[in-house]
Amino acid sequence: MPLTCQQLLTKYTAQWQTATVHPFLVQCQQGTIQTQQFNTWLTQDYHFVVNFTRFAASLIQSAPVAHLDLLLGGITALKDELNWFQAKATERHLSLDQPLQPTCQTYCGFMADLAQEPYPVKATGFWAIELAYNQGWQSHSPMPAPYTEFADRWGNAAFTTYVELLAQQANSALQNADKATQIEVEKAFLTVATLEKDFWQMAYEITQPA
Ligand SMILES: Cc1ncc(C[n+]2csc(CCO)c2C)c(N)n1
Repeated sequence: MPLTCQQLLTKYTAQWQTATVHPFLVQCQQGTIQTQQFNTWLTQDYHFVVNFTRFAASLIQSAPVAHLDLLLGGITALKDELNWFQAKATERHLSLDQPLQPTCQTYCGFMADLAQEPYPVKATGFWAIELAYNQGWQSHSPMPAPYTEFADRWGNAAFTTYVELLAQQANSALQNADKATQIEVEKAFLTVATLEKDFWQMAYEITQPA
């Protein structure tokens, strides 16, 4: 029986919940998040997206031709995303030239390791990372200013559709995955769930320099 993305979500509902429901998102929705905490998340997430872009390049290197159209669209979105993070940092007078915090570093290291895995593991990990933001921001929407655009950016219907198409591609890659690869896929999914939870939590542990 091939493994599917839906099966992962069903089997590990509790773990996935910790990735997508967190006080950070609740406080953004309530407008009570401290600016310093939000800024910490913002600057670290910029670095995360830079490393995610390199992971996306590795996914493209392994992908079958039929999967390139969607993934190349994703690369275009990443170009826009990186520029947008830079614009948000400028608006908030934040320097992006900051060291990676340990949690961010761990997550980026995990993506670098994932790049060495077989395509089904990479494709499922890539989907899970995007889904975490899609569900996390969507389920805490709408958000008040100045967080509205953040919730809309990752909670919008077009992004949901993109993530669903990523799941379809991961599922097609999983169809021929052997048992050993399936085990790696499950491990990667659970690691994404843990690291997403840790990433939200990081905002509370670090003080953003003024
Ligand atoms: C910790 C963390 N996890 C997931 C994402 C999701 N994500 C990664 S790149 C990107 C742009 C669109 O492809 C999005 C939404 C994130 N930003 N930060």
